[in-house]
Amino acid sequence: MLSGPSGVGKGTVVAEVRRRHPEVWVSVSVTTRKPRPGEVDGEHYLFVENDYFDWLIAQDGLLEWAEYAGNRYGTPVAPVEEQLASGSPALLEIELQGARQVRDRAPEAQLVFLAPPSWGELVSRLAGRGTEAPEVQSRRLALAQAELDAAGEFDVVVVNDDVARAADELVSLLTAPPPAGP
Ligand SMILES: Nc1ncnc2c1ncn2[C@@H]1O[C@H](COP(=O)(O)OP(=O)(O)OP(=O)(O)O)[C@@H](O)[C@H]1O
Ligand SMILES: Nc1nc2c(ncn2[C@@H]2O[C@H](COP(=O)(O)O)[C@@H](O)[C@H]2O)c(=O)[nH]1
Repeated sequence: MLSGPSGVGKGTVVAEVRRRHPEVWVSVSVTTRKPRPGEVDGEHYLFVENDYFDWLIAQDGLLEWAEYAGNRYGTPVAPVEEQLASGSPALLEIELQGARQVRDRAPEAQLVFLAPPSWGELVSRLAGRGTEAPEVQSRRLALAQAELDAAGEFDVVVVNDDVARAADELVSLLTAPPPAGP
């Protein structure tokens, strides 16, 4: 499971992992956020209305979910269970509250935190992406501060100073054997 502040490059690193290793399975989240230009329903997210999100929660259809910067995001549980039952790992790209829920529900999950090389670089990546208005960027950066403070809760911290190197590190974590038991 990959987490980290908005704009650190989670989506970019996961896309690089998939470019090199198309066999890596990545969960497609549901969200009540509106699509950005270029985002494809069913590929980047399942874009849903609030009522449908409520219904998914009521059905216990989400492994975890959270409200983040005014929208809701969640991981559909059935595809993840199916993937894990096949014996292969599932990669989830989610924010901090969801990561904590996954840790409580599946303590064996590996929690990876993607960190920026510096605060200034994070600010400039989020602004440079150009997908959020300045007030939304500020809202996300306020949350980013708390997310960076929580990096110590994760099993591994990967610094995204270089996309190719960070993708390599993520792939080796995905393919690493589980630690030996007691
Ligand atoms: N290692 C890097 N060096 C320089 N720029 C990068 C790097 N990784 C990502 N970026 C750029 O930073 C911006 C944010 O990346 P991305 O959208 O992948 O972040 P994210 O963590 O998925 O954000 P969010 O949580 O908001 O969806 C993009 O413009 C991307 O091209
Ligand atoms: N708890 C969850 N967080 C998720 C999920 N899918 C994505 N995310 C995280 O939300 C923020 C904002 O995403 P954006 O696409 O609007 O920039 C980011 O940190 C994502 O990683 C999810 O299923 N659950």
